[in-house]
Amino acid sequence: MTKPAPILFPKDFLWGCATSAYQIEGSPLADGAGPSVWHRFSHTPGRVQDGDTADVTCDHYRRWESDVDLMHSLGLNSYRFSIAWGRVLPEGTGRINAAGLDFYERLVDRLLSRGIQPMVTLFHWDLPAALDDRGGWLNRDIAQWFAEYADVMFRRLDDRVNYWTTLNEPWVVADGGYMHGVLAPGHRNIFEAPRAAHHLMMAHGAAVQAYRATGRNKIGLVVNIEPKYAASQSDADCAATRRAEAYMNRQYLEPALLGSYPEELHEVFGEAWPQWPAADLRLIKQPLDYIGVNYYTRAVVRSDPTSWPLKATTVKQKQHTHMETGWEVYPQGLVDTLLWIKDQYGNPPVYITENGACFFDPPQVEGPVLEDPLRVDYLRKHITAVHTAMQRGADIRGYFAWSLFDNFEWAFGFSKRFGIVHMNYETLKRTLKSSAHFYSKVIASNGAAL
Ligand SMILES: N#[N+]C[C@@H]1[C@@H](O)[C@H](O)[C@@H](O)[C@@H]2O[C@H]12
Repeated sequence: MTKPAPILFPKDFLWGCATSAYQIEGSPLADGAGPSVWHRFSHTPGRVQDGDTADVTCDHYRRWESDVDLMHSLGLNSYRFSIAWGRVLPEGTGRINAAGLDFYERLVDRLLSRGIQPMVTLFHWDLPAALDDRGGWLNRDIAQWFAEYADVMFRRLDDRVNYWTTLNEPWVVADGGYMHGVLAPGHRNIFEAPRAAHHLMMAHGAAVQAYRATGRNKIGLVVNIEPKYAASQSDADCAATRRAEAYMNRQYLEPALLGSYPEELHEVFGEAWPQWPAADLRLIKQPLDYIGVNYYTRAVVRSDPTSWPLKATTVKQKQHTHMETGWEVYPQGLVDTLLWIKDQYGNPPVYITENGACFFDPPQVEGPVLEDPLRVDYLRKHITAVHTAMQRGADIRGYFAWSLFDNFEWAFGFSKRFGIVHMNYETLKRTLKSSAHFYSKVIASNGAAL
């Protein structure tokens, strides 16, 4: 029997890891930085599991040089990270904090010196608290505040950063921060959620517009996509699935790519859904160089009239492995997602900007490597899924594992470990897991090691 041909990715395929500022840096107020809504939220009793905060977390703000060397040792050719807006503009607008800008400039220069392409996210949830005091994502002016901040970063770093991202997962900010109140800034208001979502997208559009005035490289939007599968073919379950898909997967992609919102959102939000001015949608729909897709899992959906606001709920799939977050391991969902984007939105260039899993990693035992076979299996199956979608015509340009390190997992605190490198939060010792060695071999062989 002939062996299957080895999986091979294009020679210019980006292989990276992803992180975010608040989750790995620590020192949130160092060197003139202004606090973020996440600094406030994590210091509010009861908001984060075990009372954890990211005051130290991975201490990347002080260990960035050796961390870049670790990335280089793994063979990464790219690294996705975010800028803490409040380090650069402590009040969110106006005064620039030179020390904050310098930190990110030094990080970019070291990455480039190690042959690692930076992919820079401008907003990964850590809004300056000073802007939240002015209404934050509920204030339409935030589109210009964000464009002003973005322009500062473009002018400083566009000569070295080839890949920019405006927002990371706007759905999580609107749903977690304004609809359900489980993430910063902790609001629970169905009238606020669509406005925050819309203003996030207006900010995205304003930043892309600002970039086109001076930028010479690529800029995109990162969305989380969780494909929805109807639990049955009943009208009720199919309608519930369409609502869930519109609310999470289309509410951000479609204004950005098509300049319109899915009709189902009127039903989801009811009287809370505003009539948006056409000029807003024209601002949001700016030409993009790529879409970043964060994929973790899927959802099987059934109708549930008691569920708010979607009247839909997910059905646990007991036949598959689940992560510590309760998410099903379902690599076929990544194939389906990538082909859905290809077919529905004209096959835009796509980067898998986050993909990874949190399993119970055994307490750290002394030794060069920590065994994490479930994560190795997850990465193998999902990177293979990316290749399958590419063979079927999807235009995928890169893959970023979430995450380089175990880190501060938002409201879960440090209880969930997504890293391919283990973090000992007492000693801050970094220990490679077997998933790091596996991923390193996949990169070195450009996929053949899968
Ligand atoms: N939960 N979880 C893991 C991961 C989170 O740590 C990232 O910050 C988000 O961009 C996205 O939600 C995914």
